Amino acid sequence: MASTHKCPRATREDLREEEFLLQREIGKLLSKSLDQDLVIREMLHLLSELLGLNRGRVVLHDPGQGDYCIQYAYGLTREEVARGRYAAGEGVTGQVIRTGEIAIVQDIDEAPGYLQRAVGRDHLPRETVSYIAVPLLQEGRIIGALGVHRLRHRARALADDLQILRLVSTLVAQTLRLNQLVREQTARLEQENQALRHALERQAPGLGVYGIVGESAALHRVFRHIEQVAATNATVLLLGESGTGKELFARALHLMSPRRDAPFVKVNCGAIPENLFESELFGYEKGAFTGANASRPGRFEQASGGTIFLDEIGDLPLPMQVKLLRTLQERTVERIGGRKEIAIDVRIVAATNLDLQERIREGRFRLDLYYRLNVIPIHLPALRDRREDIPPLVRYHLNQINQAYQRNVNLSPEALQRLVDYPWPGNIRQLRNVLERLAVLAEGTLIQPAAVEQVLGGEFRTSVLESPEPSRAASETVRDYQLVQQSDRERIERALAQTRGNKSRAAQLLHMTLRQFNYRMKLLNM
Ligand SMILES: Nc1ncnc2c1ncn2[C@@H]1O[C@H](COP(=O)(O)OP(=O)(O)OP(=O)(O)O)[C@@H](O)[C@H]1O
Repeated sequence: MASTHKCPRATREDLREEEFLLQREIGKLLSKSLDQDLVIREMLHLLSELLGLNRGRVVLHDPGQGDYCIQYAYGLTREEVARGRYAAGEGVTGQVIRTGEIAIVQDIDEAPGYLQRAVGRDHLPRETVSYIAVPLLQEGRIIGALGVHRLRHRARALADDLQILRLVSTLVAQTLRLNQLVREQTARLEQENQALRHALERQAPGLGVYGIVGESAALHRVFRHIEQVAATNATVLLLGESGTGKELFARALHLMSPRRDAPFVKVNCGAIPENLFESELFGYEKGAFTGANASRPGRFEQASGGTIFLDEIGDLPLPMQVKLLRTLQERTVERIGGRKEIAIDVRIVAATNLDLQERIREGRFRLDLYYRLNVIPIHLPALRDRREDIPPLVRYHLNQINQAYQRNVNLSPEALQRLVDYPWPGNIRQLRNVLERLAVLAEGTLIQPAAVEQVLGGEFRTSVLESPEPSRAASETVRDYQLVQQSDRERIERALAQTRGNKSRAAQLLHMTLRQFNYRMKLLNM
């Protein structure tokens, strides 16, 4: 026979089931969220809904007031929560916080220590109401208490409720601790982040920030000029020999401009075959020509909102110059096979290493296009005209090369001097190639002048400085410097000679894998 105090078998299983359900729900809750407000409130809710442990409250230290207050509650009104303040040792909750011992008040009407402060008696059921408070512990330290109301005469055994409350109090304390750690770590990272940002901002308007290295007044002048025009939409024409950093400055200009978050699109006007130029730049509609299976936007449209960099503009074929001029004048493009004009919002930056005025005299460049492009011309000085930039450039590039090749080579002061004295017809690109060769070929870690001379001896040698027409000679020398690399056989032979027959190093020198290198040799019957 079942009595009011002993529960029947089926009911006991139901009670166990409720407990399991509570544990499963809390487990799900913890795996879903780290948000302590949500997790703790929901735990108090589950205690009430599933186990009848009602009006749960989490009492924690209030750093503002110095005592303890209810910080999370379920089933309490706002006023009741506000009334729930206790000094350590005050009332039942205060005692739990002082001693760290669990308190069980069997009947709140009979316990003189129970304050009835937060919830008045008339808001509770008429039956005998118990109050249980368990301490919240973090690494042995008492940080607060978890308290609940419970009807004294009910099916669930008090011991079972106590066990559940111990478990939930551990989880509450753990959730609070985790949140505190995350807050501390986030604050530390934010602080570090801010310190780094400040350090970056304090750096002189940094050439280095854009990968531009140099200390010469000439380079600083160019940089300041770029900075000045970056905020505007004016077309910029970058002029200078090959390898002087035109592309680097074009990218810096884009990054300094309000368009920095939109695309930077580079078009190498010298490398696109004439018959593809129009579709590449202006795009095409589906069916515009055989093979146009889908519409495609051109480079101008791709650069929308950003910057288009027209590199090697001097090499643009004349018919294309006309089309480009129209786009620049009208600020619209028309896709091949398209019927409508598409307005474009792009910043134009063009560059060339050719003497455009000479090309105009020769009838190879249109004067009207020149005027459109030459709004803000910026000249990049040749490396031989700013030799003081050579040592920092060597440091910067050698450092990068060492990292890329996993080497640790350096130059002796005399070796560096040889590099400073060299005329550098191929400018910084050539300097970088020479440094790469030196690093790959180096026997020890300190490169000596003899090694520099050997590598420079293999470079194309025309003394630009001896030429009666420096600017023209400079650009021609540059072209020769590029031509030297054309023949594969010659390059392979030279690389092998330089590495004294070491194929792996020769392949490295030519940026090839050993397999590619061997394959080329085989093709050339070498
Ligand atoms: N001031 C600089 N500081 C560091 N590296 C530089 C600097 N100027 C150029 N370089 C490096 O030199 C190489 C050539 O630069 P870039 O391609 O910008 O030259 P360019 O003038 O556009 O050449 P080209 O006319 O042949 O296209 C790149 O590797 C670039 O990073």
